[in-house]
Amino acid sequence: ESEYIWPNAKTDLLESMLYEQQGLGSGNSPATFIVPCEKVNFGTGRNGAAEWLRTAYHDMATADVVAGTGGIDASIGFEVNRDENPGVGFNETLVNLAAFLTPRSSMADLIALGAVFAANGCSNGNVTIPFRAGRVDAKGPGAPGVPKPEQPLDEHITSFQRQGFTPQEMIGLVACGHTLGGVHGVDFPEIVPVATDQNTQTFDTTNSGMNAFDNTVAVQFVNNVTQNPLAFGHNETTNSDGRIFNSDGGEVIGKMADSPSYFYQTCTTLLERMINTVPKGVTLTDPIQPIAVKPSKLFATINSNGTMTMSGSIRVCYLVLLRRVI
Ligand code: HEM
Repeated sequence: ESEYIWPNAKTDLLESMLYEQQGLGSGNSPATFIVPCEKVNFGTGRNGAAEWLRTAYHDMATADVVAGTGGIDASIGFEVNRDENPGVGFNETLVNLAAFLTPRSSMADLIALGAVFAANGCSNGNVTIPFRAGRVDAKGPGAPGVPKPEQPLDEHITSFQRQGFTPQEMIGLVACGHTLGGVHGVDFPEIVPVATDQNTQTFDTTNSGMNAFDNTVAVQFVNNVTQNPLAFGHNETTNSDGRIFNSDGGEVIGKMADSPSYFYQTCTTLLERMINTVPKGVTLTDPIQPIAVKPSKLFATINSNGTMTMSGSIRVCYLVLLRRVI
């Protein structure tokens, strides 16, 4: 990896979004919405981090890695009215993220960053996905292809293979997604009966705060706790999580249930691959590291007496500096 030299137009703004999540400068980062988990209330029965993670998956899920088309390219913005994308979550995620859209931060990079924040902010930092920049926004919709719960297992296997994931990785990726949020009766009345409060049936019992993103979804599946509406729902046809988690005889989901660290590690690896799935011709940067010494808001004023006044801020990251000294 090459040594960082300030300034770098490609990565400086995204570096701030990634590493200035709290305090001075934090207004520049979409993290202000969802880190820590549920920082902002998105409304009854809703979880902002879950919506952002689902948005990233639905943007990626139309990828065809052999053809080199689709992936994280913000084409979801043109696809929200498709029947494979029900729910207000997609539009609202895109509206939230669009506030951070600049020539130096594409919508596609922001969607990927949203997934990084969702997993990180809701796992108490246990899932920290390296972030690379350089995704390019699509100019129109991509092919359809987001998996639906009523599809049979073999179609899901084919669909994940098109997206670049093996049948075993499919199990992992679905568990890593369905540890957050749940199914909304307003959008899926055939799965969750419409009654109260947006009618959200969460995938597991840890759905808020710092441990929302944890292996409880796997533990409760293995223990037959009938919480997950896509595993134990009254409608057999839409129990896709059940079919997927059992598709290898329960091996992967069992390992995820047995070991929190295996769960976090699997999710870090698979979600990193998910956000780095990009169309042919797009090259991502090295993972963005915190810059040790970073100037910002610099001003040079020429005074009437001919002198010059420099002002602004310099951010110093002691940990990075210390690592260099040692
Ligand atoms: C066969 C594959 C999959 C199917 C059939 C599926 C289906 C669904 C359905 C029906 C919902 C309910 C949506 C709602 O009511 O708002 C949902 C929610 C969700 N899915 Fe998936 N999903 C799949 C894979 C994935 C993957 C791979 C991820 C991410 C890695 C993911 C992330 C999520 C998240 C975070 C939610 C919760 C959204 C919220 O609470 O607002 N899903 N999924």
